[in-house]
Amino acid sequence: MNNHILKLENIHKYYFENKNKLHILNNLNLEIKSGEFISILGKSGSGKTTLLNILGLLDAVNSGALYYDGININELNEQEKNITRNKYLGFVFQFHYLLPEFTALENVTLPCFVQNKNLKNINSIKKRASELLEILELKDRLNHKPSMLSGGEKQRVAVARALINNPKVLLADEPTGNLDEETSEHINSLFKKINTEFNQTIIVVTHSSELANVSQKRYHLKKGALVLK
Ligand SMILES: Nc1ncnc2c1ncn2[C@@H]1O[C@H](COP(=O)(O)OP(=O)(O)OP(=O)(O)O)[C@@H](O)[C@H]1O
Repeated sequence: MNNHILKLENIHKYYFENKNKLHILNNLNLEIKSGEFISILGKSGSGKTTLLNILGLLDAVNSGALYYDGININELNEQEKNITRNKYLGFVFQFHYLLPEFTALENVTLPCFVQNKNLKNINSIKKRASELLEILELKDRLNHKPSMLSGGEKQRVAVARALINNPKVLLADEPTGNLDEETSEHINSLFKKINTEFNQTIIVVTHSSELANVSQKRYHLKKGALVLK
């Protein structure tokens, strides 16, 4: 058994536009160990979101293999993929997707309600949600609704929500894309903190070299493959 939490082998992904084949990912390989924090940079249209959707089991490859903990994702049915997604992955997007009628604390607990029909442990879920919000420096914002939070605060709530089910890998797509420079710097330092203090594996796709600079390994997506910088 290898110690890679995630492995991509000879991934190809293409789209057809009219009769033209657009080869987006072209023999892409990647290995990530538990606890690593990597960033993926690349110019617009280079395939970053396509790659993240594949890593998130939201899109399929045309050929090649994707393994989580040695499990070949190609061999799973849809239900098994859903279970793997819930067990392994937390997502943060450019937009926070918080529900406006719920407080910060309630928004963070929501994934547990979706997944878990037996909510006898609601108090422990709330406790974990408030601990996460405290780590993300939102201790005094637990009962605020999204309209009462700043952009950076909303994004930090979204990060806490992504972590509530203890995902093995946190996937983030342009998490600072909507934020100003100062707010982005704060989010960058929190990603670093989550990685170093909690050994959280993180994969972030970004245009921001500042965010890439807090990661341990910076890859560039070029001509459909990843180049380590
Ligand atoms: N469903 C699709 N059908 C056809 N082409 C697609 C489809 N989805 C994405 N593409 C094309 O694939 C390429 C890569 O798109 P992708 O969104 O992955 O790029 P990106 O690097 O994330 O770009 P950006 O930084 O602008 O968000 C683009 O040229 C896009 O137009």
